[in-house]
Amino acid sequence: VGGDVTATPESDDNEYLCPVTIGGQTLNLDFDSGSSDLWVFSTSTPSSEQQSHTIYNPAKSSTFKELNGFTWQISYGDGSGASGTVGTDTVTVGGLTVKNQAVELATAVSSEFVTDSANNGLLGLAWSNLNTVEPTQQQTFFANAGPQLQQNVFTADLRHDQPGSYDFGFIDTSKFQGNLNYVPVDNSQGFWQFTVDGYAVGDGATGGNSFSAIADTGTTLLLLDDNIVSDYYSQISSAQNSNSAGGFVFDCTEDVPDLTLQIGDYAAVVPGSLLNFSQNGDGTCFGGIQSDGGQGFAILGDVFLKAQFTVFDQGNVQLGFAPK
Ligand SMILES: CC[C@H](C)[C@H](NC(=O)[C@@H](NC[C@H](O)[C@@H](N)CC(C)C)C(C)C)C(=O)N[C@@H](Cc1ccccc1)C(=O)OC
Repeated sequence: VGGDVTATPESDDNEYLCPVTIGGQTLNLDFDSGSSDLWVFSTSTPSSEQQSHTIYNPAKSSTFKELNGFTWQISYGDGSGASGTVGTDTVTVGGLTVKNQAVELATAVSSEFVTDSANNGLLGLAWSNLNTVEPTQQQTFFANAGPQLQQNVFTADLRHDQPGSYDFGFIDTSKFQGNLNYVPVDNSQGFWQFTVDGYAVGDGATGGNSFSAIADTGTTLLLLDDNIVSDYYSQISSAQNSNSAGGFVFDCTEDVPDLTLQIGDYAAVVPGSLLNFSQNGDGTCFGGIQSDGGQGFAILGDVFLKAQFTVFDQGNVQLGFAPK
């Protein structure tokens, strides 16, 4: 048994949305390997915050069950957040069904979510020890689906400005080139966390110290240690760290170097074309590489994941990467 679902990018590849059916109602959700709550806009969300979102109505589901007194509250690295109540329902993703999945109903969402009308909630794909439900922590959709999967994995094939896919329970070898390169995962903090052994800018030599990183499908950019960020942008003559733009920008006419992250024996190349992330409208462009804010691990978000086929292996607690 498995599932295959299309991941459609918002403008500027800001995030990727996938159709999820909950109690017979289909909503587009943001699949997030950086958190572990499945939450949705619902009839419990204040109407002023519902705006043009698709909402889930538990009253219309014959399989919804309230978890009385259960609550959740989550805050994300970008400062956004949400909170609410909890129930269970039947959740289907790309043909893969989990019964009695914890579904978290938002009774409050931060402004970032209110204004992002394409995003009707999140489906967390990190490890369940990060789930925020109280008094009893809940399992993720992927954790619940694990026992019924042919292979206890999901894969991410995110694309620039075109639909990609998430597959659950199998590895589609037509989606990547060569062999998969596996690296062990430390899931003690609940993330898909692993070690990067070095980096190279452009066709320069691989150097630097090894560092910790997480694979996060819910983060847009590639967030790295300040020293690496400075080293990278020192190769782009017009690059500057702009407060108004919120990070490093450079002239759009510049030739932007690749970045290679050495992961074990695997050299993960992020092409310069993906590192010129978006136009600011004034002739400058916003970089796909930005600071990780000094939080102790790098965040390999969609800018990185667009350049790799990635296997999130729950059974063997490892990540696999291959070029596409
Ligand atoms: C359960 C909380 C989840 C796991 C939350 N996860 C995250 O914030 C990670 N993923 C972030 C999400 O992918 C986010 N970008 C989704 C969008 C739609 C809002 C970051 C760290 C890469 C977290 O760590 N939140 C921190 C807040 C934080 C994190 C990073 C920096 C600063 C502050 C917290 O509250 O931890 C208890």
